[in-house]
Amino acid sequence: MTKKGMLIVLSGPSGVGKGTVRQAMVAKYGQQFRYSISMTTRQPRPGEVDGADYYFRTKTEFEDEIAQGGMLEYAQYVGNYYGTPLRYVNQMLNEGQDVLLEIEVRGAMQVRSKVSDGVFIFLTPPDLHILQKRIEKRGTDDSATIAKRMQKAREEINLMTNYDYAVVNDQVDKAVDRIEHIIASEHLRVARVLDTYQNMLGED
Ligand SMILES: Nc1nc2c(ncn2[C@@H]2O[C@H](COP(=O)(O)OP(=O)(O)O)[C@@H](O)[C@H]2O)c(=O)[nH]1
Ligand SMILES: Nc1ncnc2c1ncn2[C@@H]1O[C@H](COP(=O)(O)OP(=O)(O)O)[C@@H](O)[C@H]1O
Repeated sequence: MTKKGMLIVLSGPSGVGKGTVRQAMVAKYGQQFRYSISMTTRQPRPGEVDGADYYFRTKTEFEDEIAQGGMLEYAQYVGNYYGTPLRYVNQMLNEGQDVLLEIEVRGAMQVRSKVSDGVFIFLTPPDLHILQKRIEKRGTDDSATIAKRMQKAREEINLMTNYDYAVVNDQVDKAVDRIEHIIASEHLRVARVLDTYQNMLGED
């Protein structure tokens, strides 16, 4: 039987750099895991491609998918649905491939309650002042919205204790290295448990 792959969930507050770190992980060692492309009802941005960046769907299509049990998790974020299609994740894990999800915190909590053996990584800003600077730098929000996002970020940071690991995103390449080490040591840990189990049963 093929050993199942590992589910890696990368999450954290809005604006911390999840998308940036995920892209850097894919660029650096993307052949070692499968990135699960999310489904969303938000409009594609210039240059984004359906089926590569996201599966872009209408609200009705998304809600049909939910009704059919096709989503591992989903959440509404700034007025749109975002979610993880279940089939691809299951298929890859069953083939022994690791799967990476990059999702916001409420979705990650849903996965936590469904998948007992995933690795849950919370990306944190070095401090809240720096988080605010990053949100401002994106340039999409006015000052009232930025204040709301910061309040939401505080609430999201309170969920950190539900995770297995916290990784500081001070510099993107350092955060990527830390995550790489976490994944490698999780693999070793699982391999050790399996070895012990097989030794006990006298199998090779
Ligand atoms: N729950 C959940 N969140 C997702 C999923 N895909 C993306 N997100 C999150 O949705 C948020 C908005 O993503 P996006 O519209 O691409 O804008 P961004 O703020 O530039 O990353 C980010 O926090 C993503 O991490 C998903 O499948 N499920
Ligand atoms: N380590 C970092 N140092 C400085 N800026 C960063 C870092 N990581 C991300 N950023 C910047 O912060 C902003 C938010 O990043 P993004 O990946 O969109 O966050 P999220 O996906 O968590 O909402 C972007 O402008 C991005 O370029």
